Amino acid sequence: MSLGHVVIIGFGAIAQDLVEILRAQDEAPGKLSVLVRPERVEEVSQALGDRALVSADLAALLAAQPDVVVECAGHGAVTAYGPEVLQSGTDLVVASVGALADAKLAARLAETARQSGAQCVVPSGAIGGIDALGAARLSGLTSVRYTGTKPPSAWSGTPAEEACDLAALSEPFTFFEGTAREAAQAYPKNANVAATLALAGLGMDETTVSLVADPGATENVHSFSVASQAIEFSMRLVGKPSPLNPKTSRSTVYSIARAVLSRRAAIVI
Ligand SMILES: NC(=O)C1=CN([C@@H]2O[C@H](COP(=O)(O)OP(=O)(O)OC[C@H]3O[C@@H](n4cnc5c(N)ncnc54)[C@H](OP(=O)(O)O)[C@@H]3O)[C@@H](O)[C@H]2O)C=CC1
Ligand SMILES: O=C([O-])CC(=O)C(=O)O
Repeated sequence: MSLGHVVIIGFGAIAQDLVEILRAQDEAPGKLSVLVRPERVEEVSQALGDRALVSADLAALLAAQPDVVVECAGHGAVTAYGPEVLQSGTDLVVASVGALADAKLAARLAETARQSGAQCVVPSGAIGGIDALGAARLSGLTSVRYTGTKPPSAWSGTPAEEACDLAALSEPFTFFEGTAREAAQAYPKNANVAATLALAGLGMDETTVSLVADPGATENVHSFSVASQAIEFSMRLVGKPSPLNPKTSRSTVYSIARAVLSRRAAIVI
C-alpha cells in the first residue's frame, strides 16, 4: 500500500536526496510536500517544479492530514515543529535525533505522542545494528561505546576547533570523550548517531562517545561495541560523505527513506 502524502521538513542534503529517492520507488508516495523557511519558498518551488508542493505553513500542511512528516532540518526544527506535528496525530520521523538529548523536549514529544496516538520514529540514520542493540538491551546491557571519526573539515564550525587546529593535524586526534548526551548537544550536526545508540541502548548518560578528526580519512567512520548478558558485538560503518554536506553521511537518507516507506509496508522488516 503506497503512502498518500509525505511532508519533508527542510531542503538540505538529506531532504533533497529524499525527494528523489521517494519519487523513484514503485510505491512512491502520492504527494510530497516540503516545508521551508518563508524566505526560501520561491527558490525551492522553482527547484522542485511539480515534484513537490513547497510551503512555509506547517499548520496548513498538517490540516491536509499527511501520512507522515519527516524532519531533515536540524535540532532547532525538532524543537520548533515536533510537538505540533505529533499533536496533530501525524507520525514524525526524526533525522536530528540528538535533539532528544534535551530531556525536557524528549519528554514533551513522548507525552504528546502518547496523547494523540501518533508515533515519533527514530531511524538508524548513518549507523546500523539498532535492532541487535535494542534486542540486547532486553537481556541487560553492560556497555555501549561509540567512536565517530571524520575528516577534519567535517568538524569545522564545531567546538573541535577549540581543542585543536583542524587544518594542521597530521594524525588522528580525539578531541571529545564523554557521554552521548554531551556529544549530541555539543555536536548537533555530527553526533546524532550517538543519541540514536543511546536511545536504543543504555541511555544518554551511560553511552560513552569518542569523536575523532582524522586527516587521513576521506569518509565518515562509525564504530561501536556492545556488551550484554546475551550478546557481544561490534560494528564499523564507513559512510560516504554527502556531496552537498560532508558532515552528513550519504547513507543517512537511505535509512530515512526506508523508515518512511515502512510506515505503510504490508510486511515490515
Ligand atoms: N540521524 C543521523 O544519522 C543523522 C542526522 N543528521 C541530522 O539531519 C540534519 C539535516 O542534515 P542535512 O540535510 O545534511 O543538513 P543541511 O544543512 O544540508 O540541511 C538542513 C536544511 O534544513 C533547513 N532548516 C533548518 N532549520 C529549519 C527550519 N526551522 N525550518 C525550515 N527549514 C529549516 C536548512 O535551511 P536554511 O539553510 O534556511 O537554514 C537546510 O536547508 C542535520 O542537522 C542533523 O541534525 C545528519 C546526519 C546523520
Ligand atoms: O552522517 C553522519 O556521518 C553522522 C552524523 O553526522 C550525525 O550523527 O549527526
